[in-house]
Amino acid sequence: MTELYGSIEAGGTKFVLAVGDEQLNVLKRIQIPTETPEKTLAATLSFFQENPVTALSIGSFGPIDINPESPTYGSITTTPKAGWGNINLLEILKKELSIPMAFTTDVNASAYGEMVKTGQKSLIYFTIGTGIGGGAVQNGQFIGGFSHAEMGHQYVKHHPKDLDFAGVCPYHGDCIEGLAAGPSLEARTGIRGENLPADSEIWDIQAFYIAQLAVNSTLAFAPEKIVFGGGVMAQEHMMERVRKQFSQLLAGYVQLSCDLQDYLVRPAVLENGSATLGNFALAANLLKRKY
Ligand SMILES: Nc1ncnc2c1ncn2[C@@H]1O[C@H](COP(=O)(O)OP(=O)(O)OP(=O)(O)O)[C@@H](O)[C@H]1O
Ligand SMILES: [Zn+2]
Repeated sequence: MTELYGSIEAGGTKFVLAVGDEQLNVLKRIQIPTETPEKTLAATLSFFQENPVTALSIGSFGPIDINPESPTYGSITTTPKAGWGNINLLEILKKELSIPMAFTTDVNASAYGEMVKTGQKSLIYFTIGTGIGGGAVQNGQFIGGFSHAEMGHQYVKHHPKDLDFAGVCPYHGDCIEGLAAGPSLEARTGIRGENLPADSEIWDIQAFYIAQLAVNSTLAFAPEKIVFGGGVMAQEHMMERVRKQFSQLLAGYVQLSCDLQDYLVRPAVLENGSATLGNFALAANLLKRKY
C-alpha cells in the first residue's frame, strides 16, 4: 500500500503543515498563523482530515515533554507564549486522528531533515530567530536523556563592547538566546534586525555569540557540521562573520574533518523545508525504520 507522511512544524508564530510521498517529496504544504491552541489545532486537524496521511510527525517549539512514559507526554510545557503552556498537542491530535505519530522539537525535526538530505549522521541544527533553538543528531539518533537538549539557553561570555547588556531571555536574561536571538537586536538598538544596516557594529557582536555557540557545540559533540537556520542568519554577511570569529575562538585546538565553509553552513534543504523533510522521515520510521 502506498504511504503518505504528514508533517506539523509547530512554531511560535506559524504552523507549517505538509503531506509527503514515499520519496519524501512535498505534495502539499500550507502555513497557518499560531493563534489560540483551540483555533490553530482545529485548523491543523481539518487539514489532515482533508489530506489523510499514513503516519505523521510533529516538530514543536518548546520546551516539550518527549518522554513516552510521562503522563504529560506530547505537551508543550513551560512556554512564555500565552495560552500554550501545558497544551498536550499529541493528545489533542490523537483523539481525532488514529494514526502513528512521532513527537519531537522543531529543531530536532530540522536536524533530522538535514541529516536525510546530506547523509551526514552527526550534525547540529540551530535556528536563530525569535528564540535560539538547537537540535542534534549523533550517529543518526537524537541526543538527550531526561528530556531534549536546550542548547539555545547556554551561557556564553559577553562581548567586550556589550558588557552592560542584560539580555532579553525571560528565564535567564543573558543566556545566548537573550544575547543573540532576533529580539536582542531590537532591544539594543530600537531597530528590528531586518532593518539594521549591514555595516552596524552590532553584527560582529552578535556573530561573536553565535561563534561561541558553534565552538561549544564543536567541543561537546564533534559533529560533522553545524547548520544555521532562522531569520537572523538569512543576513548574507552573517555566516562569514561567524566563521571568522569561530576560527579565532577555537584557536586551532581541534582539527575539523572538512573546510570551515562546509562545516558552518546554511541549511541544505531550501525554503525552510528542513523540519518538513525531517518530519516525513520520522513519520516513515514509525511504520518501518527507513532513515
Ligand atoms: N533578515 C533578518 N535579519 C535580521 N533579523 C531578522 C531577519 N529576519 C528576521 N529577523 C528577526 O528574527 C526574528 C524572527 O525570526 P524568524 O524569522 O526566524 O521567525 P520565528 O518567529 O523564529 O519563527 P517560528 O515561527 O519558528 O517561531 C525577529 O526578531 C526578527 O526581527
Ligand atoms: Zn534563556
